[in-house]
Amino acid sequence: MIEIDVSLARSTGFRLEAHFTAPGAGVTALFGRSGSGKTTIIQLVAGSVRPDSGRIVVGDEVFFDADRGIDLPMERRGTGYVFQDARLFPHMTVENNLRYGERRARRERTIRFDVVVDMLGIGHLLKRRPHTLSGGEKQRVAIGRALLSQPRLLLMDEPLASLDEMRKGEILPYLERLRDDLKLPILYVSHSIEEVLRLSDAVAAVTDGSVIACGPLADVLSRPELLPILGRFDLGTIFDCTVTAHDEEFGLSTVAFADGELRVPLVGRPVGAPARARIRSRDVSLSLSRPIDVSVTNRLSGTITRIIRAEGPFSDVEVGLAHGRLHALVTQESVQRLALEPGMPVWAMIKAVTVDSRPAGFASPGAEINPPSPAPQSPPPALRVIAGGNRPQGTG
Ligand SMILES: Nc1ncnc2c1ncn2[C@@H]1O[C@H](COP(=O)(O)OP(=O)(O)OP(=O)(O)O)[C@@H](O)[C@H]1O
Repeated sequence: MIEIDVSLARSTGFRLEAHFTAPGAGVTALFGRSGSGKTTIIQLVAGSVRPDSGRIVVGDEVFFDADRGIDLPMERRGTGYVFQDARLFPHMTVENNLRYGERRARRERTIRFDVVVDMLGIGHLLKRRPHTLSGGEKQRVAIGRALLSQPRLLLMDEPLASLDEMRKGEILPYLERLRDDLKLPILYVSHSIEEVLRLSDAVAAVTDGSVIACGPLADVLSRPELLPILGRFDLGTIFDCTVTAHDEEFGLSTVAFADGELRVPLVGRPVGAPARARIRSRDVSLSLSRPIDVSVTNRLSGTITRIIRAEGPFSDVEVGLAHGRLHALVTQESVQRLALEPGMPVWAMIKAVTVDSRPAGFASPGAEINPPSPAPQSPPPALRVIAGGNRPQGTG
């Protein structure tokens, strides 16, 4: 468990109030807009910035406790830090950069040099100097150096931010591999919803110096409080699913989740594979009666649990399903016209035509690893199925 319960006032007038607990395993994304305070939070954990008050505890180690006068020096905290830019030593070879990380280790060596080199696919780069590497290669070396310092916790501050889309796509599978193979807790700063969806298990949403929500990814990303961060067109619900069937004739797959099944454009994953489905609130409409003559394939019945006024003419209507819940973004005019209110049974219609799939993404630990087949082209994604488990090709 990672317990962060701190306050800090900066000379610039910025105030941070971070009071949340993150799981002691997996990737927790610190997600929020630029300037919201994400980096400050990981600096506080690393020990490069000191809180005014509060406590920071990682596992059984107290990093900081203002009341007890504890402020563990940075080098004794055992955190690995990966910055936006790689910050490699330019005069050292890749191998020596990695060995430097290894020498900094203060804990028992459980993460081995050859394992890291292989996992990050950097074996062929060992004799090279940083200026001869691509941005993605540099970042992989920087990650390797951080890992070899044997951290108890890895702090990653937008490690992909300086890379173009292609390089990001290249490096993401390595991050997935690191997440799945090493079981090291990671605090991962990002303002990219795509990255968060693909990598994280839990999310702490940061806005204006406050952590406004923290919990499992699917839970946090559906909360209307995230509207200021996500914007109304990205707010949505995420379901963990299993691929249950493919229908080649119609180019559709079926994915099952706790509340039923969804028909989605062909997912490039085998039957039985895990997937994450995302339904954007803007792509859900509501009906008071069972929809019959409509083109929308995916319909789920539920009961309205709450209605929150969103920005502009919209309201966020939360629909409780048997197990989970779904959000629909509807106009306030519709809320009035249909006299929607909590407790009312409704049918949620999810526009299947805007379903999309991705060839790579979330892998649950232990999931079967298979190369994905090409994903079908489809219109902008609404229900995004992120299929699980592709592996990078190690080149080392
Ligand atoms: N050393 C500092 N002294 C004073 N104010 C600072 C300092 N570092 C950052 N700030 C301020 O603290 C606020 C939060 O900055 P922080 O870097 O934590 O945000 P962030 O969410 O990580 O943003 P980004 O995504 O742009 O990196 C900003 O208003 C910033 O100007």
